Amino acid sequence: MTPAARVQGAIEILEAYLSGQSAEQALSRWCRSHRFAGSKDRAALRDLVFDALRCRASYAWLGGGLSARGLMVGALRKRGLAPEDLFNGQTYAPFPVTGDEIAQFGQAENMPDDVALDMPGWLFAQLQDSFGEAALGVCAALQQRAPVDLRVNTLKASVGQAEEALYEDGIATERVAGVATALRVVEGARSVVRSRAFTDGLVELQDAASQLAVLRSPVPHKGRILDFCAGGGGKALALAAGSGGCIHVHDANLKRMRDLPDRAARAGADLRMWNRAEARAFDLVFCDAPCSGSGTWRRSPEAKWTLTPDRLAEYVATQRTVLTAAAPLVRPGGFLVYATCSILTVENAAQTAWFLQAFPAFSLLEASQMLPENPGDGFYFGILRNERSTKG
Ligand SMILES: C[S@@+](CC[C@H](N)C(=O)[O-])C[C@H]1O[C@@H](n2cnc3c(N)ncnc32)[C@H](O)[C@@H]1O
Repeated sequence: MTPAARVQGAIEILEAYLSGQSAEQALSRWCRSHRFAGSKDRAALRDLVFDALRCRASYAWLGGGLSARGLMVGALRKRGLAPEDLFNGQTYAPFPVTGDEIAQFGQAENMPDDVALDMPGWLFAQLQDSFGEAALGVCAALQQRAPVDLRVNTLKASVGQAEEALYEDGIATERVAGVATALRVVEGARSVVRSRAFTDGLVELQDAASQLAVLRSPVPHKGRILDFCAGGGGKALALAAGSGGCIHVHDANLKRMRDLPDRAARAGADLRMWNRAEARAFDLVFCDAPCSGSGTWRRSPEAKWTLTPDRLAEYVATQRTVLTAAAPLVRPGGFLVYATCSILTVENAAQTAWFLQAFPAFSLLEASQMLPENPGDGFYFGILRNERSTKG
């Protein structure tokens, strides 16, 4: 496909997205009905579409409105390119921009900050309250593509062995400073899931910030550990590698854990469903709570535009439900780790503060708000200890 034909393809996919399909659905339907698009074309289309979702507001501003054509015109104008070079009406290319469209183009110098940074206004205000000037860098980071990070499964391989195995399959990686288990893919990302290193369980796909949260958690060797919001099991598998023993798993939604047996088998990890009837408390309860996902909006940019204040309030309420249920499961002297992949204070530091008031037996040992790009997605964790005495 020519560059202009790819832009036309992206317009058609974005039209489907704007009429209600998810971007993934729109992309895969388009590719199924356009078999001539090869793997490089599909990758290029994905990049065009997801860049447009990350930069939806600024592209729409520059391109004259929130339409599929407007987004693609805006994408070109943002890169300093003349839209008419690709919107030229040639075979498979978009038809030329009209005078009416040009009249709607916004100018970069008049763009409000929240539009320029592609952050809904109400969230931009919250980020500014939390991070001051640094909020600009946070929003700018969320406009970029995310890297592909891998966690070396130390139950099966050393970091060096995993690097070598990946390299044999054409995947080049670099280490991530400060995150001992993390490898960042610099070449061959699309081959990862077919590689021997992946199918043999030497590596898992996991962002570096998630890995760091587990590495910094007090994971006792072969201790009694519960992953209370296990979902697809990313943290449970990392906890298993850290502890070398069994990890009990739980999730309010059983279906979210359906891939866990296969993933555990591949990783050589011992995961067991938690039996609620069993009264014994845990050394560590890890709560990777449901959240806005705002730290991961580079990967799932649609969510940036669909989050509402009401939905955020629902997440906050669910997080308190999770914490309230998890706290009594921690043995005296044991730990509770509260984690989210969010950058919003209301879901993070404010929730930890609420928890400390509601459960005064706990103290906060460490809290960390990681921001996008440092070292990976935005991610928060708070490490809390149950100070109740075993004698008491
Ligand atoms: C952020 S996801 C977990 C991701 C998972 N830990 C991983 O690393 O792949 C949050 C999970 O919490 C679960 N959840 C929601 N409400 C819950 C509750 N009240 N108790 C336990 N789990 C809950 C959701 O079903 C969801 O799977």
